[in-house]
Amino acid sequence: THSSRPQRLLRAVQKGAVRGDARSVVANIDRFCHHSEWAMNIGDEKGAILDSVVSEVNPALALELGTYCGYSTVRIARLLPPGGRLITLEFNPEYAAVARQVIEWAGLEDSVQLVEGGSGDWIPQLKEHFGVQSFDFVFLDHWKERYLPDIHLLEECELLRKGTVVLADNVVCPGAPDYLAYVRNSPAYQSSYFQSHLEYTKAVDGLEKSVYLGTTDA
Ligand SMILES: O=C(c1ccccc1)c1ccc(O)c(O)c1[N+](=O)[O-]
Ligand SMILES: [Mg+2]
Repeated sequence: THSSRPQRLLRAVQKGAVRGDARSVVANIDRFCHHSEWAMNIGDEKGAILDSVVSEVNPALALELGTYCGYSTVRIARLLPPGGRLITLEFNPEYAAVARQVIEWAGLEDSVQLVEGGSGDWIPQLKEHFGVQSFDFVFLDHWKERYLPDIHLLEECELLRKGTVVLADNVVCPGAPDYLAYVRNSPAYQSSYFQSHLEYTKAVDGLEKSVYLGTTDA
């Protein structure tokens, strides 16, 4: 039986990274993806933009949609303030199993809650299950056609507050055109674009940062 790409990525972390050292976990995944196999982590170039936005927001409570192998989970969690928490949702059980081990290798399991299941099912349950009021920071990196329905769901469930920062990966490649049109035209968001490249390639891609301004009704 052959291993999967996420399992080979995990083995590269366990072989090359220092336990408890989040920076070395990130560096070893990037090395694996640059030199062995491409994988759909946000990567080093867009990851630096993610880091700067997370550091600026300094979120006490963050949400990530689309964990995959836990690369951006580790990048975000290592920058949280003391007591800060990150909830990350992953639909694919095999990805979730690998991500748990990557997050543990980085020593960040105490500040990360990985939830297995679909974002459409779980977003309406976050308040009652995790005692969440609203998120300070949201990172969208799951199936691109879920970006728009899930931002609407987050609004409807009142999980965003005035000033919540929503950062979306891959708005150019593979692309999320309906999501982009929404956040760029809605009066409820102040949106800005950070041009970059698709992870580990020369293809153009970018991140969209959208600050939620709240609704107009009283
Ligand atoms: O959709 C893909 C994709 C499509 C086709 C083949 C491989 C990946 C993808 C590509 C780059 C990403 O950063 C990313 O987050 C994703 N994704 O699946 O969420
Ligand atoms: Mg992505």
